[in-house]
Amino acid sequence: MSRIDKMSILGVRSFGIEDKDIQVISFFSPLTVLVGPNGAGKTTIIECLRYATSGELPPGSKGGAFVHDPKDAHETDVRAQIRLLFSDVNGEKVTIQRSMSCTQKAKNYSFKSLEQVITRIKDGEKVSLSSKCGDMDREMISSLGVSKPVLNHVIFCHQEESNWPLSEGKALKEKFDAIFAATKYIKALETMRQLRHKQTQTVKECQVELRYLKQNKEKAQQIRETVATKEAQLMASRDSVQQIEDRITPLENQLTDIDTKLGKVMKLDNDIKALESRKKQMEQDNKELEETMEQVFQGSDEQLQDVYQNHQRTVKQKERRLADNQKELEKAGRECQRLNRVKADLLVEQGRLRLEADRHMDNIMTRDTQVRSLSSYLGLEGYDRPPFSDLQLDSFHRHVTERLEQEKETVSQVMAELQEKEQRKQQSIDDMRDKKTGLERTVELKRDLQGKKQQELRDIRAQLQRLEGSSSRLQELESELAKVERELHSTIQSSNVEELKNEVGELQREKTDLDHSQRRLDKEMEMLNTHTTARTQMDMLNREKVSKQRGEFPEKELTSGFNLDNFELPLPGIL
Ligand SMILES: Nc1ncnc2c1ncn2[C@@H]1O[C@H](COP(=O)(O)OP(=O)(O)OP(=O)(O)O)[C@@H](O)[C@H]1O
Repeated sequence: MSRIDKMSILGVRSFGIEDKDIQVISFFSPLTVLVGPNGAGKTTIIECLRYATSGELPPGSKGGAFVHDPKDAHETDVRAQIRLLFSDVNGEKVTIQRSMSCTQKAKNYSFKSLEQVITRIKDGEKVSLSSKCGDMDREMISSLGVSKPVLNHVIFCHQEESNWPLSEGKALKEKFDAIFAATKYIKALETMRQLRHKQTQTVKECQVELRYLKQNKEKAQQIRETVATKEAQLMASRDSVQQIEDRITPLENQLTDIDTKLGKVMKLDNDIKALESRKKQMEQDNKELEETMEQVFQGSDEQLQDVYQNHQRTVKQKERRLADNQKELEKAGRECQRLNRVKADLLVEQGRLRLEADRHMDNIMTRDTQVRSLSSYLGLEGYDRPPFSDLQLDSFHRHVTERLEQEKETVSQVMAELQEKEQRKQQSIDDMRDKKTGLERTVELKRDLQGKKQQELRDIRAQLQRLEGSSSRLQELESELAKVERELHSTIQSSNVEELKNEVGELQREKTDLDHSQRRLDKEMEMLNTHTTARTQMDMLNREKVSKQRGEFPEKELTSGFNLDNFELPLPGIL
Protein backbone atom coordinates (compact mmCIF):
# COMPACT_ATOMS: atom_id res chain seq x y z
CA MET A 1 0.00 0.00 0.00
CA SER A 2 1.23 3.49 -0.83
CA ARG A 3 1.73 6.11 1.89
CA ILE A 4 2.31 9.88 1.86
CA ASP A 5 5.23 11.00 4.05
CA LYS A 6 5.90 14.67 3.56
CA MET A 7 4.85 17.65 1.46
CA SER A 8 6.50 21.02 0.98
CA ILE A 9 4.53 24.03 -0.31
CA LEU A 10 5.93 27.26 -1.79
CA GLY A 11 3.98 30.11 -3.39
CA VAL A 12 0.52 28.46 -3.30
CA ARG A 13 -2.44 30.62 -2.22
CA SER A 14 -1.48 32.25 1.15
CA PHE A 15 1.87 30.37 1.28
CA GLY A 16 4.76 32.80 0.66
CA ILE A 17 6.95 32.82 -2.40
CA GLU A 18 10.39 33.21 -0.88
CA ASP A 19 12.64 30.32 0.10
CA LYS A 20 12.20 31.08 3.78
CA ASP A 21 8.43 30.71 3.31
CA ILE A 22 8.63 27.03 2.35
CA GLN A 23 6.28 25.02 4.56
CA VAL A 24 6.90 21.32 5.12
CA ILE A 25 4.03 19.16 6.39
CA SER A 26 4.75 15.68 7.73
CA PHE A 27 1.96 13.11 7.69
CA PHE A 28 1.59 10.59 10.46
CA SER A 29 0.28 7.07 10.55
CA PRO A 30 -2.47 6.09 10.96
CA LEU A 31 -4.01 9.58 11.03
CA THR A 32 -3.08 13.23 10.51
CA VAL A 33 -5.49 15.92 11.66
CA LEU A 34 -5.23 19.46 10.26
CA VAL A 35 -6.41 22.01 12.78
CA GLY A 36 -6.42 25.81 12.41
CA PRO A 37 -8.56 28.93 12.33
CA ASN A 38 -10.48 29.99 9.26
CA GLY A 39 -8.18 31.08 6.46
CA ALA A 40 -5.22 29.33 8.04
CA GLY A 41 -4.65 27.20 4.95
CA LYS A 42 -6.13 23.74 5.70
CA THR A 43 -8.03 23.58 2.44
CA THR A 44 -4.91 24.75 0.59
CA ILE A 45 -2.98 21.74 1.98
CA ILE A 46 -5.68 19.34 0.72
CA GLU A 47 -5.69 21.14 -2.63
CA CYS A 48 -1.91 20.79 -2.83
CA LEU A 49 -2.15 17.07 -2.05
CA ARG A 50 -4.75 16.66 -4.75
CA TYR A 51 -2.74 18.64 -7.30
CA ALA A 52 0.48 16.78 -6.47
CA THR A 53 -1.13 13.34 -6.74
CA SER A 54 -3.66 13.73 -9.55
CA GLY A 55 -2.56 16.96 -11.30
CA GLU A 56 -6.08 18.41 -10.85
CA LEU A 57 -6.33 22.10 -9.97
CA PRO A 58 -8.98 23.20 -7.43
CA PRO A 59 -12.31 24.31 -8.88
CA GLY A 60 -12.34 27.89 -10.19
CA SER A 61 -8.58 28.37 -10.12
CA LYS A 62 -7.72 28.01 -13.84
CA GLY A 63 -6.80 31.67 -14.21
CA GLY A 64 -4.01 31.42 -11.64
CA ALA A 65 -5.95 31.82 -8.36
CA PHE A 66 -4.20 28.71 -7.00
CA VAL A 67 -0.82 30.49 -7.11
CA HIS A 68 0.03 33.21 -4.59
CA ASP A 69 -1.37 36.50 -5.82
CA PRO A 70 1.41 38.51 -7.62
CA LYS A 71 -0.20 41.72 -6.37
CA ASP A 72 0.25 40.56 -2.76
CA ALA A 73 3.85 39.66 -3.47
CA HIS A 74 4.43 42.96 -5.31
CA GLU A 75 5.81 40.95 -8.23
CA THR A 76 4.71 40.54 -11.83
CA ASP A 77 5.70 36.90 -11.99
CA VAL A 78 5.18 34.36 -9.16
CA ARG A 79 6.35 30.77 -9.12
CA ALA A 80 4.79 28.05 -7.02
CA GLN A 81 6.16 24.61 -6.21
CA ILE A 82 4.71 21.55 -4.47
CA ARG A 83 6.90 18.59 -3.57
CA LEU A 84 5.52 15.33 -2.25
CA LEU A 85 7.48 12.47 -0.73
CA PHE A 86 5.63 9.15 -0.66
CA SER A 87 6.14 5.41 -0.65
CA ASP A 88 4.69 3.72 -3.74
CA VAL A 89 2.79 0.43 -3.87
CA ASN A 90 6.09 -1.45 -3.77
CA GLY A 91 7.25 0.51 -0.73
CA GLU A 92 9.88 2.45 -2.72
CA LYS A 93 10.44 6.12 -1.90
CA VAL A 94 9.27 8.46 -4.64
CA THR A 95 9.33 12.26 -4.85
CA ILE A 96 7.12 14.27 -7.18
CA GLN A 97 7.67 17.93 -7.84
CA ARG A 98 5.13 20.06 -9.69
CA SER A 99 5.75 23.74 -10.49
CA MET A 100 3.48 26.51 -11.78
CA SER A 101 3.77 30.17 -12.55
CA CYS A 102 1.37 33.06 -12.56
CA THR A 103 2.13 36.28 -14.46
CA GLN A 104 0.27 39.48 -13.96
CA LYS A 105 -0.96 40.96 -17.25
CA ALA A 106 -2.66 44.31 -17.91
CA LYS A 107 -6.14 43.08 -17.02
CA ASN A 108 -5.81 39.49 -15.84
CA TYR A 109 -3.40 36.77 -14.79
CA SER A 110 -1.82 34.13 -16.96
CA PHE A 111 -1.32 30.74 -15.39
CA LYS A 112 1.22 28.23 -16.67
CA SER A 113 2.01 24.72 -15.53
CA LEU A 114 5.80 24.30 -15.50
CA GLU A 115 8.16 21.36 -15.11
CA GLN A 116 6.96 18.10 -13.53
CA VAL A 117 9.59 15.74 -12.15
CA ILE A 118 9.33 12.30 -10.52
CA THR A 119 12.41 11.04 -8.71
CA ARG A 120 12.97 7.45 -7.53
CA ILE A 121 15.86 5.74 -5.83
CA LYS A 122 16.95 2.71 -7.81
CA ASP A 123 19.99 0.68 -6.81
CA GLY A 124 21.04 3.48 -4.48
CA GLU A 125 20.95 6.08 -7.26
CA LYS A 126 18.44 8.82 -7.95
CA VAL A 127 16.55 8.41 -11.21
CA SER A 128 14.51 11.39 -12.37
CA LEU A 129 11.74 11.36 -14.90
CA SER A 130 10.71 14.68 -16.32
CA SER A 131 7.68 14.51 -18.51
CA LYS A 132 4.43 16.07 -19.68
CA CYS A 133 1.46 16.36 -17.29
CA GLY A 134 -0.49 13.48 -18.84
CA ASP A 135 2.38 11.02 -18.52
CA MET A 136 3.15 12.24 -15.00
CA ASP A 137 -0.47 11.72 -13.89
CA ARG A 138 -0.46 8.15 -15.23
CA GLU A 139 2.86 7.47 -13.48
CA MET A 140 1.44 8.80 -10.20
CA ILE A 141 -1.69 6.66 -10.48
CA SER A 142 0.35 3.53 -11.05
CA SER A 143 2.77 4.48 -8.22
CA LEU A 144 0.00 5.21 -5.70
CA GLY A 145 -2.16 2.33 -6.90
CA VAL A 146 -5.23 4.55 -6.69
CA SER A 147 -7.29 5.72 -9.63
CA LYS A 148 -7.67 9.39 -10.43
CA PRO A 149 -11.43 9.57 -9.67
CA VAL A 150 -10.81 8.02 -6.22
CA LEU A 151 -8.07 10.59 -5.56
CA ASN A 152 -10.24 13.47 -6.74
CA HIS A 153 -13.67 12.52 -5.44
CA VAL A 154 -12.91 10.39 -2.38
CA ILE A 155 -9.47 10.87 -0.83
CA PHE A 156 -8.76 14.52 -1.66
CA CYS A 157 -12.28 15.65 -2.40
CA HIS A 158 -12.47 19.44 -2.39
CA GLN A 159 -14.80 20.91 0.20
CA GLU A 160 -16.69 22.77 -2.52
CA GLU A 161 -17.39 19.50 -4.32
CA SER A 162 -17.90 17.36 -1.21
CA ASN A 163 -21.66 17.13 -1.57
CA TRP A 164 -21.47 15.22 -4.85
CA PRO A 165 -23.12 12.12 -3.23
CA LEU A 166 -26.25 14.26 -2.97
CA SER A 167 -26.18 15.35 -6.63
CA GLU A 168 -28.80 14.25 -9.18
CA GLY A 169 -28.93 10.73 -10.60
CA LYS A 170 -26.98 11.07 -13.78
CA ALA A 171 -24.07 13.02 -12.26
CA LEU A 172 -24.02 10.63 -9.29
CA LYS A 173 -23.91 7.60 -11.58
CA GLU A 174 -21.09 9.15 -13.57
CA LYS A 175 -19.10 9.74 -10.37
CA PHE A 176 -19.69 6.19 -9.15
CA ASP A 177 -18.85 4.76 -12.57
CA ALA A 178 -15.61 6.78 -12.54
CA ILE A 179 -14.73 5.73 -8.95
CA PHE A 180 -15.39 2.05 -9.57
CA ALA A 181 -13.97 2.30 -13.10
CA ALA A 182 -17.24 0.87 -14.35
CA THR A 183 -16.97 2.91 -17.50
CA LYS A 184 -13.77 1.10 -18.31
CA TYR A 185 -15.41 -2.29 -17.78
CA ILE A 186 -18.38 -1.31 -19.88
CA LYS A 187 -16.01 -0.08 -22.55
CA ALA A 188 -13.93 -3.24 -22.29
CA LEU A 189 -17.09 -5.38 -22.52
CA GLU A 190 -18.26 -3.38 -25.51
CA THR A 191 -14.86 -3.72 -27.13
CA MET A 192 -14.87 -7.46 -26.42
CA ARG A 193 -18.36 -7.79 -27.86
CA GLN A 194 -17.32 -5.91 -30.97
CA LEU A 195 -14.17 -7.98 -31.19
CA ARG A 196 -16.15 -11.19 -30.84
CA HIS A 197 -18.60 -10.01 -33.47
CA LYS A 198 -15.73 -9.17 -35.76
CA GLN A 199 -14.02 -12.48 -35.11
CA THR A 200 -17.29 -14.38 -35.79
CA GLN A 201 -17.62 -12.49 -39.03
CA THR A 202 -14.02 -13.30 -39.89
CA VAL A 203 -14.58 -17.00 -39.04
CA LYS A 204 -17.67 -17.08 -41.25
CA GLU A 205 -15.77 -15.45 -44.07
CA CYS A 206 -12.89 -17.85 -43.54
CA GLN A 207 -15.26 -20.85 -43.62
CA VAL A 208 -16.75 -19.67 -46.90
CA GLU A 209 -13.28 -19.11 -48.23
CA LEU A 210 -12.26 -22.56 -47.02
CA ARG A 211 -15.17 -24.11 -48.95
CA TYR A 212 -14.06 -22.30 -52.06
CA LEU A 213 -10.48 -23.27 -51.45
CA LYS A 214 -11.47 -26.94 -51.06
CA GLN A 215 -13.38 -26.82 -54.33
CA ASN A 216 -10.44 -25.14 -55.96
CA LYS A 217 -8.10 -27.73 -54.53
CA GLU A 218 -10.24 -30.59 -55.99
CA LYS A 219 -10.36 -28.82 -59.30
CA ALA A 220 -6.62 -28.31 -59.22
CA GLN A 221 -6.15 -32.03 -58.44
CA GLN A 222 -8.32 -32.96 -61.43
CA ILE A 223 -6.49 -30.55 -63.67
CA ARG A 224 -3.16 -31.88 -62.47
CA GLU A 225 -4.26 -35.47 -63.29
CA THR A 226 -5.54 -34.40 -66.70
CA VAL A 227 -2.25 -32.61 -67.36
CA ALA A 228 -0.26 -35.75 -66.42
CA THR A 229 -2.39 -37.92 -68.78
CA LYS A 230 -2.07 -35.39 -71.54
CA GLU A 231 1.67 -35.17 -71.01
CA ALA A 232 1.98 -39.00 -71.27
CA GLN A 233 -0.14 -38.91 -74.44
CA LEU A 234 2.06 -36.17 -75.76
CA MET A 235 5.20 -38.17 -75.08
CA ALA A 236 3.74 -41.19 -76.87
CA SER A 237 2.68 -39.00 -79.80
CA ARG A 238 6.16 -37.51 -79.94
CA ASP A 239 7.70 -41.02 -80.21
CA SER A 240 5.34 -42.06 -82.98
CA VAL A 241 5.98 -38.75 -84.77
CA GLN A 242 9.71 -39.44 -84.53
CA GLN A 243 9.24 -42.92 -85.98
CA ILE A 244 7.12 -41.59 -88.81
CA GLU A 245 9.67 -38.89 -89.48
CA ASP A 246 12.41 -41.53 -89.61
CA ARG A 247 10.39 -43.45 -92.18
CA ILE A 248 9.52 -40.37 -94.20
CA THR A 249 13.17 -39.40 -94.94
CA PRO A 250 14.04 -42.41 -97.21
CA LEU A 251 10.64 -42.10 -98.84
CA GLU A 252 11.35 -38.48 -99.59
CA ASN A 253 14.72 -39.42 -101.12
CA GLN A 254 13.01 -42.04 -103.28
CA LEU A 255 10.42 -39.52 -104.29
CA THR A 256 13.17 -37.09 -105.36
CA ASP A 257 14.81 -39.83 -107.51
CA ILE A 258 11.48 -40.63 -109.06
CA ASP A 259 10.87 -36.98 -109.79
CA THR A 260 14.27 -36.68 -111.51
CA LYS A 261 13.63 -39.79 -113.57
CA LEU A 262 10.15 -38.62 -114.44
CA GLY A 263 11.64 -35.36 -115.68
CA LYS A 264 14.02 -37.24 -117.91
CA VAL A 265 11.24 -39.44 -119.23
CA MET A 266 9.10 -36.45 -119.99
CA LYS A 267 11.95 -34.75 -121.76
CA LEU A 268 12.54 -37.85 -123.88
CA ASP A 269 8.83 -38.04 -124.59
CA ASN A 270 8.87 -34.41 -125.74
CA ASP A 271 11.90 -35.08 -127.93
CA ILE A 272 10.12 -38.02 -129.48
CA LYS A 273 7.04 -35.95 -130.11
CA ALA A 274 9.11 -33.13 -131.67
CA LEU A 275 10.97 -35.53 -133.89
CA GLU A 276 7.74 -37.18 -134.91
CA SER A 277 6.15 -33.85 -135.80
CA ARG A 278 9.30 -32.86 -137.70
CA LYS A 279 9.22 -36.12 -139.53
CA LYS A 280 5.58 -35.52 -140.38
CA GLN A 281 6.39 -31.98 -141.55
CA MET A 282 9.23 -33.19 -143.70
CA GLU A 283 7.06 -35.89 -145.18
CA GLN A 284 4.45 -33.33 -145.93
CA ASP A 285 7.04 -30.94 -147.43
CA ASN A 286 8.37 -33.81 -149.48
CA LYS A 287 4.89 -34.58 -150.65
CA GLU A 288 4.23 -30.96 -151.53
CA LEU A 289 7.54 -30.70 -153.33
CA GLU A 290 6.77 -33.83 -155.25
CA GLU A 291 3.42 -32.39 -156.20
CA THR A 292 4.84 -28.97 -157.22
CA MET A 293 7.84 -30.31 -158.99
CA GLU A 294 7.42 -29.69 -162.74
CA GLN A 295 10.21 -31.68 -163.94
CA VAL A 296 12.45 -34.06 -162.21
CA PHE A 297 16.15 -33.35 -162.31
CA GLN A 298 17.78 -35.71 -164.62
CA GLY A 299 21.40 -35.10 -163.68
CA SER A 300 23.57 -36.86 -161.21
CA ASP A 301 23.56 -36.31 -157.46
CA GLU A 302 26.76 -34.23 -157.67
CA GLN A 303 25.20 -31.95 -160.20
CA LEU A 304 22.14 -31.71 -158.09
CA GLN A 305 24.33 -30.93 -155.14
CA ASP A 306 26.02 -28.12 -157.20
CA VAL A 307 22.72 -26.76 -158.35
CA TYR A 308 21.46 -26.95 -154.81
CA GLN A 309 24.50 -25.08 -153.47
CA ASN A 310 24.20 -22.42 -156.19
CA HIS A 311 20.60 -22.09 -155.31
CA GLN A 312 21.52 -21.82 -151.66
CA ARG A 313 24.05 -19.02 -152.39
CA THR A 314 21.50 -17.18 -154.53
CA VAL A 315 18.98 -17.52 -151.72
CA LYS A 316 21.50 -16.20 -149.17
CA GLN A 317 22.36 -13.24 -151.45
CA LYS A 318 18.69 -12.46 -151.81
CA GLU A 319 18.20 -12.82 -148.10
CA ARG A 320 21.04 -10.37 -147.47
CA ARG A 321 19.60 -7.92 -149.97
CA LEU A 322 16.19 -8.37 -148.33
CA ALA A 323 17.73 -7.61 -144.91
CA ASP A 324 19.49 -4.51 -146.32
CA ASN A 325 16.30 -3.35 -147.95
CA GLN A 326 14.40 -3.91 -144.73
CA LYS A 327 17.01 -1.86 -142.83
CA GLU A 328 16.74 0.93 -145.35
CA LEU A 329 12.96 0.74 -145.11
CA GLU A 330 13.16 1.07 -141.33
CA LYS A 331 15.56 4.00 -141.69
CA ALA A 332 13.27 5.66 -144.21
CA GLY A 333 10.33 5.10 -141.84
CA ARG A 334 12.25 6.75 -138.97
CA GLU A 335 13.23 9.67 -141.25
CA CYS A 336 9.61 9.97 -142.30
CA GLN A 337 8.54 10.13 -138.65
CA ARG A 338 11.18 12.78 -137.88
CA LEU A 339 10.10 14.83 -140.89
CA ASN A 340 6.49 14.56 -139.81
CA ARG A 341 7.47 15.92 -136.37
CA VAL A 342 9.44 18.76 -138.05
CA LYS A 343 6.41 19.46 -140.22
CA ALA A 344 4.17 19.64 -137.17
CA ASP A 345 6.62 22.02 -135.44
CA LEU A 346 6.78 24.15 -138.55
CA LEU A 347 3.00 24.26 -138.75
CA VAL A 348 2.89 25.44 -135.14
CA GLU A 349 5.58 28.04 -135.86
CA GLN A 350 3.65 29.13 -138.92
CA GLY A 351 0.51 29.63 -136.83
CA ARG A 352 2.48 31.57 -134.21
CA LEU A 353 4.10 33.77 -136.87
CA ARG A 354 0.75 34.39 -138.49
CA LEU A 355 -0.60 35.48 -135.15
CA GLU A 356 2.38 37.71 -134.56
CA ALA A 357 1.97 39.19 -138.06
CA ASP A 358 -1.66 39.96 -137.29
CA ARG A 359 -0.63 41.55 -134.00
CA HIS A 360 2.09 43.49 -135.76
CA MET A 361 -0.42 44.78 -138.28
CA ASP A 362 -2.68 45.84 -135.42
CA ASN A 363 0.28 47.58 -133.73
CA ILE A 364 1.12 49.36 -136.98
CA MET A 365 -2.47 50.53 -137.29
CA THR A 366 -2.51 51.70 -133.67
CA ARG A 367 0.84 53.41 -134.20
CA ASP A 368 -0.47 55.17 -137.30
CA THR A 369 -3.59 56.28 -135.46
CA GLN A 370 -1.51 57.55 -132.54
CA VAL A 371 0.91 59.29 -134.97
CA ARG A 372 -2.04 60.94 -136.62
CA SER A 373 -3.64 62.10 -133.39
CA LEU A 374 -0.28 63.18 -131.89
CA SER A 375 0.66 65.09 -135.06
CA SER A 376 -2.70 66.87 -135.02
CA TYR A 377 -2.18 67.60 -131.30
CA LEU A 378 1.35 68.88 -131.89
CA GLY A 379 0.30 70.74 -135.05
CA LEU A 380 2.62 68.79 -137.40
CA GLU A 381 1.59 68.63 -141.01
CA GLY A 382 1.89 65.79 -143.55
CA TYR A 383 0.74 62.98 -141.24
CA ASP A 384 -2.96 62.81 -142.19
CA ARG A 385 -3.02 59.77 -144.44
CA PRO A 386 -1.78 56.46 -143.12
CA PRO A 387 -0.04 54.13 -143.87
CA PHE A 388 3.20 56.01 -143.24
CA SER A 389 6.53 55.18 -144.84
CA ASP A 390 9.73 54.64 -142.81
CA LEU A 391 10.96 58.05 -143.96
CA GLN A 392 7.80 59.71 -142.72
CA LEU A 393 8.04 57.89 -139.41
CA ASP A 394 11.71 58.88 -138.95
CA SER A 395 10.90 62.55 -139.55
CA PHE A 396 7.90 62.28 -137.18
CA HIS A 397 10.14 60.73 -134.53
CA ARG A 398 12.70 63.52 -134.98
CA HIS A 399 10.00 66.20 -134.68
CA VAL A 400 8.52 64.61 -131.58
CA THR A 401 11.95 64.24 -129.91
CA GLU A 402 12.68 67.93 -130.56
CA ARG A 403 9.31 68.91 -129.09
CA LEU A 404 9.97 66.66 -126.10
CA GLU A 405 13.30 68.31 -125.46
CA GLN A 406 11.66 71.73 -125.63
CA GLU A 407 8.93 70.60 -123.23
CA LYS A 408 11.50 69.16 -120.84
CA GLU A 409 13.34 72.44 -120.77
CA THR A 410 10.08 74.30 -120.10
CA VAL A 411 9.18 71.84 -117.35
CA SER A 412 12.58 72.19 -115.68
CA GLN A 413 12.19 75.98 -115.77
CA VAL A 414 8.71 75.72 -114.26
CA MET A 415 10.00 73.27 -111.64
CA ALA A 416 12.79 75.64 -110.66
CA GLU A 417 10.28 78.48 -110.34
CA LEU A 418 7.97 76.29 -108.29
CA GLN A 419 10.79 75.20 -105.98
CA GLU A 420 11.74 78.81 -105.48
CA LYS A 421 8.12 79.65 -104.68
CA GLU A 422 7.86 76.69 -102.31
CA GLN A 423 10.97 77.76 -100.45
CA ARG A 424 9.53 81.24 -100.08
CA LYS A 425 6.24 79.78 -98.82
CA GLN A 426 8.05 77.47 -96.39
CA GLN A 427 10.01 80.42 -95.07
CA SER A 428 6.83 82.41 -94.52
CA ILE A 429 5.19 79.33 -92.86
CA ASP A 430 8.17 79.03 -90.50
CA ASP A 431 7.92 82.71 -89.65
CA MET A 432 4.19 82.36 -89.01
CA ARG A 433 4.83 79.33 -86.83
CA ASP A 434 7.41 81.21 -84.75
CA LYS A 435 4.97 84.07 -84.44
CA LYS A 436 2.21 81.67 -83.40
CA THR A 437 4.42 80.07 -80.71
CA GLY A 438 5.32 83.53 -79.42
CA LEU A 439 1.66 84.53 -79.37
CA GLU A 440 0.67 81.29 -77.62
CA ARG A 441 3.29 81.91 -74.96
CA THR A 442 2.05 85.50 -74.58
CA VAL A 443 -1.54 84.21 -74.31
CA GLU A 444 -0.46 81.74 -71.63
CA LEU A 445 1.34 84.45 -69.71
CA LYS A 446 -1.67 86.72 -70.08
CA ARG A 447 -3.92 83.91 -68.90
CA ASP A 448 -1.71 83.34 -65.83
CA LEU A 449 -1.70 87.07 -65.21
CA GLN A 450 -5.47 87.16 -65.63
CA GLY A 451 -5.85 84.29 -63.16
CA LYS A 452 -3.62 86.05 -60.67
CA LYS A 453 -5.48 89.32 -61.19
CA GLN A 454 -8.80 87.55 -60.76
CA GLN A 455 -7.53 85.99 -57.55
CA GLU A 456 -6.33 89.38 -56.40
CA LEU A 457 -9.69 90.81 -57.35
CA ARG A 458 -11.46 88.13 -55.35
CA ASP A 459 -9.19 88.83 -52.37
CA ILE A 460 -9.80 92.55 -52.68
CA ARG A 461 -13.53 91.95 -52.95
CA ALA A 462 -13.40 89.80 -49.85
CA GLN A 463 -11.39 92.48 -48.10
CA LEU A 464 -13.84 95.09 -49.29
CA GLN A 465 -16.71 93.00 -48.01
CA ARG A 466 -14.93 92.69 -44.69
CA LEU A 467 -14.17 96.38 -44.64
CA GLU A 468 -17.65 97.39 -45.65
CA GLY A 469 -18.93 96.36 -42.22
CA SER A 470 -16.41 98.47 -40.40
CA SER A 471 -16.45 101.35 -42.88
CA SER A 472 -19.27 103.14 -41.08
CA ARG A 473 -17.36 102.82 -37.83
CA LEU A 474 -14.25 104.00 -39.65
CA GLN A 475 -16.08 107.00 -40.96
CA GLU A 476 -17.19 107.83 -37.45
CA LEU A 477 -13.67 107.44 -36.17
CA GLU A 478 -12.32 109.51 -39.04
CA SER A 479 -14.82 112.28 -38.30
CA GLU A 480 -13.88 112.03 -34.62
CA LEU A 481 -10.23 112.16 -35.60
CA ALA A 482 -10.85 115.20 -37.77
CA LYS A 483 -12.73 116.85 -34.91
CA VAL A 484 -9.92 116.05 -32.51
CA GLU A 485 -7.37 117.31 -35.00
CA ARG A 486 -9.35 120.53 -35.36
CA GLU A 487 -9.52 120.83 -31.61
CA LEU A 488 -5.83 120.12 -31.49
CA HIS A 489 -5.18 122.80 -34.02
CA SER A 490 -7.23 125.33 -32.12
CA THR A 491 -5.64 124.30 -28.85
CA ILE A 492 -2.14 124.60 -30.36
CA GLN A 493 -3.02 128.04 -31.39
CA SER A 494 -4.44 128.91 -27.97
CA SER A 495 -1.99 126.96 -25.66
CA ASN A 496 1.68 126.94 -25.00
CA VAL A 497 4.03 124.41 -26.67
CA GLU A 498 4.79 122.21 -23.64
CA GLU A 499 1.16 121.68 -22.81
CA LEU A 500 0.43 121.15 -26.39
CA LYS A 501 3.18 118.52 -26.66
CA ASN A 502 1.71 116.70 -23.67
CA GLU A 503 -1.70 116.96 -25.14
CA VAL A 504 -0.38 115.77 -28.46
CA GLY A 505 1.19 112.76 -26.72
CA GLU A 506 -2.11 112.03 -24.97
CA LEU A 507 -4.01 112.38 -28.17
CA GLN A 508 -1.57 110.10 -29.97
CA ARG A 509 -2.03 107.52 -27.23
CA GLU A 510 -5.76 107.98 -27.57
CA LYS A 511 -5.35 107.55 -31.30
CA THR A 512 -3.38 104.37 -30.78
CA ASP A 513 -6.10 103.12 -28.44
CA LEU A 514 -8.68 104.02 -31.00
CA ASP A 515 -6.68 102.18 -33.63
CA HIS A 516 -6.61 99.15 -31.35
CA SER A 517 -10.31 99.41 -30.75
CA GLN A 518 -10.84 99.79 -34.51
CA ARG A 519 -8.89 96.61 -35.15
CA ARG A 520 -10.82 94.85 -32.41
CA LEU A 521 -14.05 96.05 -33.97
CA ASP A 522 -12.89 94.75 -37.33
CA LYS A 523 -12.29 91.38 -35.78
CA GLU A 524 -15.68 91.48 -34.12
CA MET A 525 -17.20 92.35 -37.48
CA GLU A 526 -15.47 89.38 -39.04
CA MET A 527 -16.69 87.13 -36.28
CA LEU A 528 -20.19 88.55 -36.61
CA ASN A 529 -20.13 87.69 -40.30
CA THR A 530 -19.02 84.13 -39.49
CA HIS A 531 -21.72 83.81 -36.89
CA THR A 532 -24.32 85.21 -39.23
CA THR A 533 -23.35 82.53 -41.76
CA ALA A 534 -23.50 79.87 -39.06
CA ARG A 535 -26.87 81.14 -37.94
CA THR A 536 -28.17 81.00 -41.49
CA GLN A 537 -26.93 77.45 -41.76
CA MET A 538 -28.51 76.62 -38.43
CA ASP A 539 -31.81 78.11 -39.59
CA MET A 540 -31.60 76.10 -42.78
CA LEU A 541 -30.93 72.94 -40.84
CA ASN A 542 -33.78 73.67 -38.48
CA ARG A 543 -36.06 74.27 -41.45
CA GLU A 544 -34.88 71.01 -43.00
CA LYS A 545 -35.44 69.23 -39.74
CA VAL A 546 -38.98 70.58 -39.45
CA SER A 547 -39.64 69.65 -43.08
CA LYS A 548 -38.25 66.18 -42.45
CA GLN A 549 -40.48 65.78 -39.43
CA ARG A 550 -43.39 66.80 -41.60
CA GLY A 551 -42.14 64.40 -44.31
CA GLU A 552 -41.95 67.06 -46.99
CA PHE A 553 -38.53 66.33 -48.47
CA PRO A 554 -37.33 63.09 -49.95
CA GLU A 555 -34.57 61.11 -48.17
CA LYS A 556 -31.89 62.21 -50.66
CA GLU A 557 -32.44 65.89 -49.96
CA LEU A 558 -32.29 65.38 -46.24
CA THR A 559 -28.97 63.57 -46.33
CA SER A 560 -27.27 65.72 -48.96
CA GLY A 561 -27.25 68.96 -46.94
CA PHE A 562 -25.16 69.81 -43.88
CA ASN A 563 -23.79 67.04 -41.79
CA LEU A 564 -25.08 67.53 -38.26
CA ASP A 565 -22.20 65.52 -36.83
CA ASN A 566 -19.64 67.96 -38.21
CA PHE A 567 -21.62 71.01 -37.36
CA GLU A 568 -20.04 73.32 -34.78
CA LEU A 569 -22.29 75.38 -32.52
CA PRO A 570 -21.69 79.19 -32.43
CA LEU A 571 -19.83 80.62 -29.48
CA PRO A 572 -22.04 81.22 -26.45
CA GLY A 573 -22.89 84.81 -25.74
CA ILE A 574 -22.52 85.89 -29.33
CA LEU A 575 -25.72 84.48 -30.77
N1 LIG B 1 -4.15 33.50 -4.69
C1 LIG B 1 -4.00 33.79 -3.38
N2 LIG B 1 -2.96 34.51 -2.99
C2 LIG B 1 -2.78 34.82 -1.69
N3 LIG B 1 -3.58 34.41 -0.75
C3 LIG B 1 -4.65 33.65 -1.09
C4 LIG B 1 -4.90 33.30 -2.44
N4 LIG B 1 -6.04 32.57 -2.47
C5 LIG B 1 -6.45 32.43 -1.21
N5 LIG B 1 -5.63 33.09 -0.36
C6 LIG B 1 -5.72 33.18 1.09
O1 LIG B 1 -5.52 31.87 1.52
C7 LIG B 1 -6.38 31.62 2.64
C8 LIG B 1 -7.32 30.51 2.32
O2 LIG B 1 -6.88 29.48 3.00
P1 LIG B 1 -7.78 28.25 3.16
O3 LIG B 1 -9.09 28.41 2.44
O4 LIG B 1 -6.96 27.08 2.81
O5 LIG B 1 -8.05 28.31 4.72
P2 LIG B 1 -8.86 27.28 5.55
O6 LIG B 1 -8.03 27.06 6.74
O7 LIG B 1 -9.22 26.15 4.76
O8 LIG B 1 -10.09 28.13 5.87
P3 LIG B 1 -11.57 27.60 6.19
O9 LIG B 1 -11.46 27.00 7.61
O10 LIG B 1 -12.38 28.84 6.23
O11 LIG B 1 -11.90 26.67 5.19
C9 LIG B 1 -7.18 32.83 2.84
O12 LIG B 1 -6.62 33.61 3.86
C10 LIG B 1 -7.09 33.57 1.51
O13 LIG B 1 -7.13 34.97 1.72
